[in-house]
Parts: sequence; structure tokens; C-alpha cells
Amino acid sequence: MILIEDIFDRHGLAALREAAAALPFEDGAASAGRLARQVKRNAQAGPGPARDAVVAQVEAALLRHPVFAAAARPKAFARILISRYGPGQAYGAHVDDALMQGARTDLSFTLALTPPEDYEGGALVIQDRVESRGFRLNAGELVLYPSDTLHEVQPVTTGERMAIVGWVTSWIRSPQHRDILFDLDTAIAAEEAGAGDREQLSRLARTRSNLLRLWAE
Ligand SMILES: O=C(O)CCC(=O)C(=O)O
Ligand SMILES: [Fe+2]
Repeated sequence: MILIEDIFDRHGLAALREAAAALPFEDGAASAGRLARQVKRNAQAGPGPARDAVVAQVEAALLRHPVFAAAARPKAFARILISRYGPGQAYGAHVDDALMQGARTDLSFTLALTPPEDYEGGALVIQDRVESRGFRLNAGELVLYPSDTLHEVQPVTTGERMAIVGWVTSWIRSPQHRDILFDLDTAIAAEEAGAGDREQLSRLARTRSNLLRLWAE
């Protein structure tokens, strides 16, 4: 699981929020699997060019972000939705579909558009084998988590919670492999930033390339 705070700058975020709020919304059940539909109570932006433009903007920002790119190794976005929860709405415990529009979902993310002061409730709670962890993200903050978890959005009691939610097909299917590559990226970036030994840097870069060749699918 990883938190990223700065996918958009303040102006970018304000523009995105405005564009998202202007979209026509429909019942969120439209995109839920059979079991999830029974517990999904929200609204989401309906199809159309205006929604596509918002989604394209989000995709571009995510692909540009070095931490997102290193943590997710995105091959494709299986789906991106703009969702909204008003008072009484919630999304009960569910697991996300393994396949969406023909693509495998490896990672899920929520990018908050509404600041937490503007609504009550609405925490995204992700279950772990040992404990559950709740997130009430700041506007512009993103949480990236494995798609195989059980998770829920607790009922919003006042105000309105708007977010971008999406699913990533990763080049690297195994979380363990992604973690190793993430560490290598961090080490290489640190070496590059310092007065790094060129030979060590080349060796690390070669190892990263070769692991990618072994593991990418
Ligand atoms: O809104 C969120 O934070 C997550 C929503 C969710 O779990 C889903 O749409 O599958
Ligand atoms: Fe979900």
C-alpha cells in the first residue's frame, strides 16, 4: 500500500474537481459485478467525451508521476471511474473484479477530490489479515492498494465525497517482484542524485533491466 500526496498541483486539482463536478452522474451499480452490486450505493460519471477528457487527464498525471510509475509499473488502466457519495451512500465490503473490460486488475487506487472537512464518514477501509486500515484522504491524495483486498467505503453521513477510482494492470504481476523493483528504483535514483560511482550505477541499472525482462508480462 502506498500514499502519494502530489499527483496534481493546487491549480490542476481545482480544475479537475470542477470538471468532475460538472459531469452527468448515474447510478454506480452500472459498473459493479454481481456481488458488489448488492452493496454499492453511490453515483458515478456516465460515459461521454467530457468524462473521457477527465479520465485522460488523470491517466497522464499518473503516468508522469515517478512514485506512481515505480510502485505500480502500469501497463494499462483497466478502468477509471469518477464516483460520488452523498449522505446515506456507501460501498459495503467487496473485492474488486479480477477482470475489467478484458484486463487483469492488479492494483486499485482512490484519488480524493473532496477535502475531508467537507463531508463526514466515507472512510475507505481496507482489510488486512490482521487489522483494517481506514483512509480519509486529503484532496489530491492517492492511495494505491492491491486489488485482491476486501475493502469498503463507509457511509457518508453529511456532505459529499467525490473521488477518482481506478484499476491498474501492472507489467509486474507479483507484488513481491514489484517491491524488489521499487527498492532498486529508489537505490538507482539515490545513486544518480549523489556523486554516484558510474560503474555501480550501470550494474544496478542492468540488474533492474534484466529483472524487468524476467518478470514483465
Ligand atoms: O471510493 C473509494 O475510495 C473506493 C471505491 C471502491 O472500492 C470501488 O469503486 O470499487
Ligand atoms: Fe472497490
